[in-house]
Amino acid sequence: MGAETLLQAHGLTRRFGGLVAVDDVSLTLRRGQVHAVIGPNGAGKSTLTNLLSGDLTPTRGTLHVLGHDVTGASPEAIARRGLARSYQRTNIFAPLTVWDNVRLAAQARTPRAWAWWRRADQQADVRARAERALTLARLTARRERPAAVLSHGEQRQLEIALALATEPQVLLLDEPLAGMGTAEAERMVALLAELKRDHAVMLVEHDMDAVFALADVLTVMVNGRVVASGHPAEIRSDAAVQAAYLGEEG
Ligand SMILES: Nc1ncnc2c1ncn2[C@@H]1O[C@H](COP(=O)(O)OP(=O)(O)OP(=O)(O)O)[C@@H](O)[C@H]1O
Repeated sequence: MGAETLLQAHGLTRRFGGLVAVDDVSLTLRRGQVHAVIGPNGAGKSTLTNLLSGDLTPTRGTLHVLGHDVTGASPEAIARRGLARSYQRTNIFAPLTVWDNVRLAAQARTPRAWAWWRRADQQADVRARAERALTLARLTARRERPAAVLSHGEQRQLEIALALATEPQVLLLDEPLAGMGTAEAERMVALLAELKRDHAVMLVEHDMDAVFALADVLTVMVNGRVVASGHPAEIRSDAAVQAAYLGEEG
């Protein structure tokens, strides 16, 4: 214990018709920790992420962010409490420079509110937030490049910069290493290790090397349910988990 609880989910459940995609999931995210969520395709990881971000409302269960009850709240309301997420599907506006992308994200909780950006340019605090996000995501050397010409790995870094631009305390990262080569993945792991110092991070990721390098807490989901949760070393040696999932990864 000791680490500050920033997000608390209790008994979250989400049905799609007859299918229970997330079934009675409870989970705690603490500052200074990476909480990795793994599981085979269709386990409910994306649905869980959507429940925590407010993109989906739970059928049952409760959600608290920084002590506030945000059960059923909109994504914008949850973001205002200090939560940001990255998306598997890119949020980047390709023709704009890296800097303009981050600045746009910094001026609003909703990156699509383009109309405000000229006014936002006047605002020193917006610039400061954007600078900080750019630095944290290690993209300062790329600031004037159009986002479209960044490497795949850099575009994933930019997605994280967009999330950081709102100065969140809770970060939900959906497969940040997807499609990366070894060198890019190593850079991303180093970046995430740094980010966890000040944030509570939930990491949904299929790359098991990254998961075991980063996770302080590991939750395994199968068919919408948590089948194991705890210290990664304990989970790794859990026979039921190996049978259900890790064995498949070789
Ligand atoms: N909007 C939806 N409507 C109906 N069923 C859905 C919807 N979203 C997800 N599902 C179903 O819920 C279950 C969990 O899906 P989810 O995408 O959360 O799994 P996942 O663990 O993220 O999988 P992956 O690793 O492939 O991303 C699946 O059976 C999926 O088909």
